[in-house]
Amino acid sequence: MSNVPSRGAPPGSPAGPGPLTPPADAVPPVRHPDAPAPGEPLGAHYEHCFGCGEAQPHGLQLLARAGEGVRITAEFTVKPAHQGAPGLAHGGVLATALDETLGSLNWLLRVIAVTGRLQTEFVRPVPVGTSLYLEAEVTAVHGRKIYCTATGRLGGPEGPVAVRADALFIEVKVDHFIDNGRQEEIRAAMADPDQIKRARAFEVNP
Ligand SMILES: CCCCCCCCCC(=O)SCCNC(=O)CCNC(=O)[C@H](O)C(C)(C)COP(=O)(O)OP(=O)(O)OC[C@H]1O[C@@H](n2cnc3c(N)ncnc32)[C@H](O)[C@@H]1OP(=O)(O)O
Repeated sequence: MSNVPSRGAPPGSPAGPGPLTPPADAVPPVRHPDAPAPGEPLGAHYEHCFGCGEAQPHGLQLLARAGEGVRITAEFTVKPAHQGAPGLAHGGVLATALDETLGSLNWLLRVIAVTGRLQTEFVRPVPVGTSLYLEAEVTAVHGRKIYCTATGRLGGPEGPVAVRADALFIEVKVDHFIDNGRQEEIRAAMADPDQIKRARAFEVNP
């Protein structure tokens, strides 16, 4: 049996609010005053990131832009390397696109956070070559817990919804990465002035 304590209701238990429902005393999210302006591209938070890194040839190379309030839009084009079934995107790749878009919301809050929960709904198949248009927003904050939701549409903002997600991100310190990441990559990231600049944007001392 796992020694990791469960934070959700066990299977078969009566339906309750669940870990993705903000508690009654959660508060609305607050856009940081120094958040990028609406429409501004966010750029990659890490060049080797599978979701957004420009130096990751098989990754999604997802491009996110700040929206109004605590909202983000993003796009990525499904490549042959992203297939599950012939000509169709792998569900895990689509979950990655949702996760990356949801994680990018933290640029607007200026907090460092990691995914604790990600619940995905796959509504329509997504063919290779599709440009998936994603929108995400933070719905509530409770202490270190950030509740958010996202959709992905085929072809553009007016396209049919293909995927949806609800997620819970947990705020962490930069030490989360320093303590847990492989030393080789941590050392390289800390030697990179651009990476340090990105970390300073979150007012942390790498
Ligand atoms: C802005 C830059 C753009 C970034 C884009 C990145 C996109 C990609 C994002 C990712 O994919 S991140 C990688 C995937 N995620 C991880 O690797 C996280 C692995 N998990 C952990 O490291 C820890 O479990 C975690 C840091 C999430 C939580 O451990 P902690 O020891 O810090 O949490 P703690 O036990 O103190 O719990 C704090 C609160 O969160 C709650 N919580 C923590 N994990 C939870 C969980 N998994 N589900 C539900 N609730 C959770 C917990 O119940 C508690 O609630 P209360 O404050 O109300 O008591």
